[in-house]
Formats: sequence, structure tokens, C-alpha cells
Amino acid sequence: MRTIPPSELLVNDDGSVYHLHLRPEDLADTVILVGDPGRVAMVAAHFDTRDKEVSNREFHTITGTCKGKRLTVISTGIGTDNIDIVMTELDALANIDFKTRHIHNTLKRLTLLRLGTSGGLQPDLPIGTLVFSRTSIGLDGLLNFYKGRSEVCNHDMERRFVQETGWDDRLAAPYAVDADRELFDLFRNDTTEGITLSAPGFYAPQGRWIRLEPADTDLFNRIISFTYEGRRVTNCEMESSGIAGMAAMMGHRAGTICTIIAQRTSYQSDTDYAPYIEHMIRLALDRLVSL
Ligand SMILES: O=P(O)(O)O[C@H]1O[C@H](CO)[C@@H](O)[C@H]1O
Ligand SMILES: O=c1cc[nH]c(=O)[nH]1
Repeated sequence: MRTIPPSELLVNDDGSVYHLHLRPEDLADTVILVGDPGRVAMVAAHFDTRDKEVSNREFHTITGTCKGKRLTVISTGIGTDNIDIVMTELDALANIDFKTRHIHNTLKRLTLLRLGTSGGLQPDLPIGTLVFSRTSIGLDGLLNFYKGRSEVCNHDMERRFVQETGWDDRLAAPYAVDADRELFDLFRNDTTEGITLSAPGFYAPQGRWIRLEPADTDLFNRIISFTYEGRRVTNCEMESSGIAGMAAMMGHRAGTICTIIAQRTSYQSDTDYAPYIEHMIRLALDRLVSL
């Protein structure tokens, strides 16, 4: 049996995992992931009890109960580099014995739902729309570092995306991965289903031009025109592909719902979006407590 060395899985002196500062008993089986540390309190405001609250760097966590269901809400910060850390450490908390450093014989399956913000890429998706990322296309390359990547990705969709967008081979190879089907079904009547791009940046990687011009100013027009089996690219954010992909490889169920807060085709945005987020949180909690 493989013993995972201390240099690979770092455990703090208090028995907590390196970045998240959580011990195995601090984690619920159902986890809400948010990018913004400030959003953790918005979710936890709906909890009836709280048994753990901890912060380290951008990772702020509260575990408690909501209508009798034990839940954890955690902030990931921005980007799939953080998702690599959060997903690996959440899985370690669930599935590794920190004393023996062995993987448990019976693996736990976590339920992971990201509640985020995103930019809308189609004119009929106004600010405030809730999009469920039925498929995410990662432009960040994270999954390509993992051996299990091929088993969880849609290669046909990846090939078509690369071909039809004229993808520059100096960029990371895009990976296409589905959210968990059961979670998609749980939210399909209350959200717009989408293909979501996860970009490795907010500006040029999402086609924005402030002072530095993107290398290919037409790329996002070609992305917006891309369709796969009648489905189109709906929105752009920075984490859903890593969450869906790592969860699929690890045997967890995961999905992402994002509120659109910037409309890229009409050039509008709303930075005062808390009421939309509150609506998304209430919807998510209502469905998750019934699981
Ligand atoms: O609002 P969050 O959940 O952070 O999500 C989106 O907002 C951030 C960029 O502003 C990125 O993390 C992006 O994915
Ligand atoms: O356009 C947007 C809005 C929020 N988050 C993103 O990543 N992109």
C-alpha cells in the first residue's frame, strides 16, 4: 500500500490540511464552493448552526447545518490553480487517513456545487441569468497535467472546438468535461443550461481589451459562434472546468451555477449584484438540503 509522503500531502501540526486548515472531521459531505471569500458569510447566514469557521489565505470555510443537513461552504479564490489545491485537499480530507497516510479502502463521494459569477456570451442571456454549466471547456490546461484526464473528457467536442475556433497551439489544449448529471437534473428547471468557458485570466483570456490588445481579437467571436450538438457557449468564468474535471477523476459529483454579471455582447455590467447572488444561494440551499 502506498504511503503518501509529508512532502506531497502537507499536514499542519494541528492535524489540518496545509492550505485549507481543515481537519477531516471539519468537512461535510456536501460542499458549496464560492470564489469570493466574502460570499461565504452570505451562504452561512442561512445556516441554523455552525460548528467550524477557519480562514487561511483566500480559503475561508464555515461548516454547519441548514435545515438539518450538514454543509460546508468554502471560498476558493480565483482561478483553476486554486481549484487544484482546493479539490485535492477536500478529497484528501474525505479519503485519506492523515495518520497512516494511506488512502481509505472505501472512498467517500462528496457533493460539490460552485456558486459563482460569470460573463454572458450570448445576447439573450441578460445580467441576472443563472447558468448551470452542463459542460465546461477549460482553457487553462489544468486537467492536462493529470493521467485520468482522457477518461473524463469529451474528445470529440475538444477536437471540434479546436478546429472551429482556430485554436492557437501555443495555448494550453482545451479540455471539455461534463458536470454531474444528477446535479444538472436537480437544477435544470431553475437555470439555463450552458457550455461554460473557464479562462486562465479575466482580461485577454476572456477576450477583454483594456490597454494590452489580445493576441487574437476575433477569437471570442469564433467561440460565440461555436456550437456542439445544437448547444452553444453561454458564459465565461474561471473555475468550473477544474472543479468538474477533478471531481470526475476523483469520483465526486460536482456542478457549477453562475450568475451573469457582465453582458459581453451588449457591453453592460452590474457590479451591484448581491441580490442576484442571494437568489442563487437560496435556490442552491433549497435543492441541496433535499438531496
Ligand atoms: O465570483 P467568483 O465565484 O469568484 O467567479 C468569477 O469571478 C472571478 C473573476 O472576477 C473569477 O473567480 C470568476 O470565475
Ligand atoms: O465576465 C466575467 C464576470 C465574472 N467573472 C468572470 O470570470 N468573467
